[in-house]
Amino acid sequence: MHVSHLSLHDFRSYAAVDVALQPGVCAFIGRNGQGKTNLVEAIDYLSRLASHRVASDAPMIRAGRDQAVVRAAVVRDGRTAILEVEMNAGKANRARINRSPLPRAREIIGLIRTVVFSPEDLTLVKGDPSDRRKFLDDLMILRTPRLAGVRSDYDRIIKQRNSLLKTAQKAKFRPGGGGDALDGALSTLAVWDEHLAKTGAELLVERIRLVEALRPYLGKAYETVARGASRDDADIEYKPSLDLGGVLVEREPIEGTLLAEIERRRRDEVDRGVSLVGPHRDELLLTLGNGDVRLPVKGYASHGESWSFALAMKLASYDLLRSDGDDPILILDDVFAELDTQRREQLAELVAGAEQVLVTAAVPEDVPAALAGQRYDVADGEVTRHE
Ligand SMILES: Nc1ncnc2c1ncn2[C@@H]1O[C@H](COP(=O)(O)OP(=O)(O)OP(=O)(O)O)[C@@H](O)[C@H]1O
Repeated sequence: MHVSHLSLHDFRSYAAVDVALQPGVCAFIGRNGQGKTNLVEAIDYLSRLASHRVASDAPMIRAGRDQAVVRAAVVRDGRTAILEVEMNAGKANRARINRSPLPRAREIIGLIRTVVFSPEDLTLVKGDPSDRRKFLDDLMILRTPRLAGVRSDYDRIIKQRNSLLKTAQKAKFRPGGGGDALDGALSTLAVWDEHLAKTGAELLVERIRLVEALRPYLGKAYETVARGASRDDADIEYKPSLDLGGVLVEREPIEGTLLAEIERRRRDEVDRGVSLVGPHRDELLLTLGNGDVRLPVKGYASHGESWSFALAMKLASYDLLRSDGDDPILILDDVFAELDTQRREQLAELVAGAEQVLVTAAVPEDVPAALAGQRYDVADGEVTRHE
C-alpha cells in the first residue's frame, strides 16, 4: 500500500498543507524544527490513532486551535480510499472513509499499516516493560484491529479496579477499619475481577501468539543487522507475571488461572491499593546469546548491540506484517543520523524494496544512496517537491 496524497489542517505546526506523494522513497529534507516529523507522524497517526512521539492527542492539534484534520488518499491493490481523522480537543475523535463517517473512530485503525523507525526505538530495548508491552499491543492491533477494543477495555478495567482498591485500602486502614465501606468495595470488586480475568486472558493469549509469530523473523533480522551475528543470537520471550502452570495458550484455562491468582493476592491488592495481577504487569524478555551464554539485552548489551536489537525488532514487525499479505508503509524518521555508516547502508538496502518508504533527514547527505527517490524540501510550514 502507499499514500498518494496527504492533507493536514491545523495538525501540529501546519495550518494547511497538501502534498502529493508517490510509491517508492519520499525523502523530506529540512532544517531542525521545520515540520518533517509532523508530516510522517500524521500518516502514522492515521494508521493506529496514536503517535510514536507522545501518549496523548493534545499536542497533535495546532496551538490555539481546537480541531485538527488529517486526510490521506491510500492506494491498495490499485484501489484508492480517502481516510480521514478529525481530532477534537476535549471531545471524541471522528473518522471517515470516503467521506462517510465511521460509527467509532477506532474502526479506522489498521486500514493503513505503518512501521516507524525512529531514535525513540532504543527505548524498546532500554526502557521500561511498559514500552515493550506497548510495542506488542500496537503490532497486535495493526494485525488484528478488533483487538483495539480489547486493549482499551482492559485499560478501563484496570482503572476501575484500581479506584475500587484505593477505596478498599482507605476503608481498611481507617481507625477502627473495615466496616460497610470495605465490604461494599470488595463486593463491587468481584464483578471487575471477572472482567479482568476474561479480558486479560484474551490479551495474554494474543500477546503470546504474537511473540511466537515474531520470533523467527527477529532471529533473521538480527543476523542481517548485526555484524557477524547468527540467526540464533537474538531471541524474545513473553514472560507473564504469573505462573501459567503449563496451561494451554487458550483463553479459558488462562482466565481460570488469573481468577485464582486474583483471589490469592486479594489481601496484597487491598493493602497496596492497586491491581497486582494481569497482563499489565507482564514483560517481553529480550535476550542475546551465543553458545551457552544467554543474557538479557537490557542492562547487559552494548550500545551498538542495543541499537541492532531495536532495529531488528522493527524489521521483524515489518516482515511479519508483510507475511500477512500487505506491504506496510515504512517510516524512517531521523534515523540515519543515529547510525554508523555500515548500519545506515544495511538498513537502506533492506527497506529499499518496500512499496513506500518515507524518510526524514536534516540534510540530503544523511539519506543513503540506496534510498534515492523523490525529494521534498520542508521549510517554514511549506512542503515543496524538489525538481
Ligand atoms: N501542536 C503544535 N502547534 C504548533 N506547533 C507545533 C505543535 N507541535 C509541534 N509544533 C512545532 O513543530 C515543530 C517540530 O516539527 P517537527 O518535529 O516535525 O520537526 P522536524 O523538522 O522533524 O525537526 P528535527 O529535524 O529537529 O527532528 C516545532 O517547531 C514545534 O514547536
